Amino acid sequence: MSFYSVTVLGGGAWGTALALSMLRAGHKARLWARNAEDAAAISAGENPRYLPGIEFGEGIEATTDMEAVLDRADCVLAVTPAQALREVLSLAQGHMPANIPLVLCAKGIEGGTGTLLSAIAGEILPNNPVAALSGPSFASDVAKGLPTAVVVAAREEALAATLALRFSAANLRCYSTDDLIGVEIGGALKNVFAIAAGAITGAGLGASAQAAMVTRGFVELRRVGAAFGARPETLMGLSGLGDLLLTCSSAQSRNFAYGLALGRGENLAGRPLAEGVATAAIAARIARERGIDAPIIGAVAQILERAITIREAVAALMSRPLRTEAE
Ligand SMILES: NC(=O)C1=CN([C@@H]2O[C@H](COP(=O)(O)OP(=O)(O)OC[C@H]3O[C@@H](n4cnc5c(N)ncnc54)[C@H](O)[C@@H]3O)[C@@H](O)[C@H]2O)C=CC1
Ligand SMILES: O=C(CO)COP(=O)(O)O
Repeated sequence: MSFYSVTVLGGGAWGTALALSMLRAGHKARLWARNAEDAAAISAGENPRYLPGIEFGEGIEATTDMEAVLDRADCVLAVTPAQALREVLSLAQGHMPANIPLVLCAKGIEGGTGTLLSAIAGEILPNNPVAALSGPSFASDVAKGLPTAVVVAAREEALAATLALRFSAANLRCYSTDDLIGVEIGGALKNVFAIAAGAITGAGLGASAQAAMVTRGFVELRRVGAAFGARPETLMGLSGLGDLLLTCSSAQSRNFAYGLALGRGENLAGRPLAEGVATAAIAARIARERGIDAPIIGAVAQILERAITIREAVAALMSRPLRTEAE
């Protein structure tokens, strides 16, 4: 594949790992970070704040200058937290080359408004085709060059396929799909269940409860996905089931670790980013407003709001009216 200049917006764990991936795929990688110290460290070959202990060498050109980082970019990856996307794309507005693809790599839904990230991108950068990259991929694994597979989505199938081809490298296998909404929803909602999985472990509720929650959580994920028009087979794929399996089974997931601390009754202040906290609240509201049966999402939101305890949530979930599994 020909040389490509990729700009990453976001100097955290995933932005850095994806920039490295782009280098490995043979592209030029520039990165925008809001923090000058982080930008300097990344340019020098490490990101001690977000990827401690991983030295990746020089190669990523990191800066805090939005105009310079977007100059002559062929493609932009948006890799800040979901709740910061609107702000960061607004900073990019005016500097973004027209018609180049914008690839959303955050996993979330805008709190308060319930707007999907692709819709935010469409509002702020209407002249750039939108894509999304999602799937089971811990930043530290990808940064270390460990193998995984993700999916790249765009409404235009040919764009998704082109980006997947460009982004694939020896350790990153990129599938493609035209189901943009499905990929977005899968990535956003799995975080809510990862918090639940961590909480179950932390509260000592057992491996059986864990598997039951993941299975029934996946039913809710598909229900909410269907309401947004996501295709079931997308949610059965890497951004959905794949990421759910990863983050509901490993304390390497920050969402799982957040739930673990919650379940253990530990202090939650100052913890690393857990996107599922904001997503749980907005997903619970969306489910309520649209009449979607999503009791686990609702329970996670209420636990996070401190409206109920984990034990109360479990008791309420266990005493719901019995029904067939297919309902
Ligand atoms: N870390 C991981 O393993 C993966 C993360 N993701 C997703 O990528 C997104 C970003 O996650 P990470 O990079 O891991 O988070 P992080 O916490 O490691 O880094 C977040 C970065 O965004 C910056 N940031 C935060 N608020 C900002 C704002 N208002 N304006 C500008 N920059 C801001 C921070 O300074 C930091 O550089 C999340 O949606 C996450 O779900 C997706 C796949 C893997
Ligand atoms: O989405 C991820 C891996 O696919 C990362 O999960 P956490 O944000 O929970 O660490």
